[in-house]
Amino acid sequence: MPLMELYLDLLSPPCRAVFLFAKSLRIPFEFKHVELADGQQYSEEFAKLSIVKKVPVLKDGDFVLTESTAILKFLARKCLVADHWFPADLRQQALVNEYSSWQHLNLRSHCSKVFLFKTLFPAIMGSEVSKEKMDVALEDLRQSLDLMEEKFLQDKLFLISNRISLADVLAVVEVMQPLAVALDVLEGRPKLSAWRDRVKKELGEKLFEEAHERIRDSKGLQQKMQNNSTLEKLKPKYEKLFR
Ligand SMILES: N[C@@H](CCC(=O)N[C@@H](CS)C(=O)NCC(=O)O)C(=O)O
Repeated sequence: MPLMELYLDLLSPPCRAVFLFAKSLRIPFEFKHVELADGQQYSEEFAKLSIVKKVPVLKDGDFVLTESTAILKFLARKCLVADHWFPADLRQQALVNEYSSWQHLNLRSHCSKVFLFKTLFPAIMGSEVSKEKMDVALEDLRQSLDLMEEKFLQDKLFLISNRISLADVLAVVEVMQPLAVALDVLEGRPKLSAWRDRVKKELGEKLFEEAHERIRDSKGLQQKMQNNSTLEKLKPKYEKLFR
């Protein structure tokens, strides 16, 4: 049986979620690096795999799957991981699904925006982002973090129960992304900071650091983005987001 393939760039939070889960649970896979900053997602070869032109992508034989949440759930079922990751219990499983549906337009969207305003915005728009725009993005992010704490975490150890689940993996990589631009979004939030430390420990601290190495080099990243022909391809999409 050939190894599963995971197409990833660890700069991307959804890719890190898939990578951390697979590595932490010792799920065998072949790492296929897709360099987003070089536009490899737009290559003809990658389009044959996924016309979505985004990572992560999983390839298991002739089965191809996109979307980090679907990939994580597929891996949890296929590899028969411990139940707490994606519980069989109807209600507990529904809570993981609730979180993974919520986070796309909330925590993920808001953490990404703050990160992109500091990294891609100047390269695409030709100026630093205005304070007004940044303040709105930070306010949206504040509201998402409030909900994460009050609706999901509450007084539990993890977002769904007192055991770690896929929801925690999806969330932790998002709150790490703004660290690339020296912004710790959990500063002044002791409950969420303690939660992040617990998730890190459960996944393995060394592995966690390894997965986040790329986002720690924010200077290198900014330079790469500014000198890159891929910018022309990204422009139409991001101009809409930045307006
Ligand atoms: N909803 C998707 C999001 C995937 C996604 O947005 N991937 C980004 C990296 S974070 C990407 O590949 N972007 C390439 C592009 O837009 O050109 C998931 O959760 O997997």
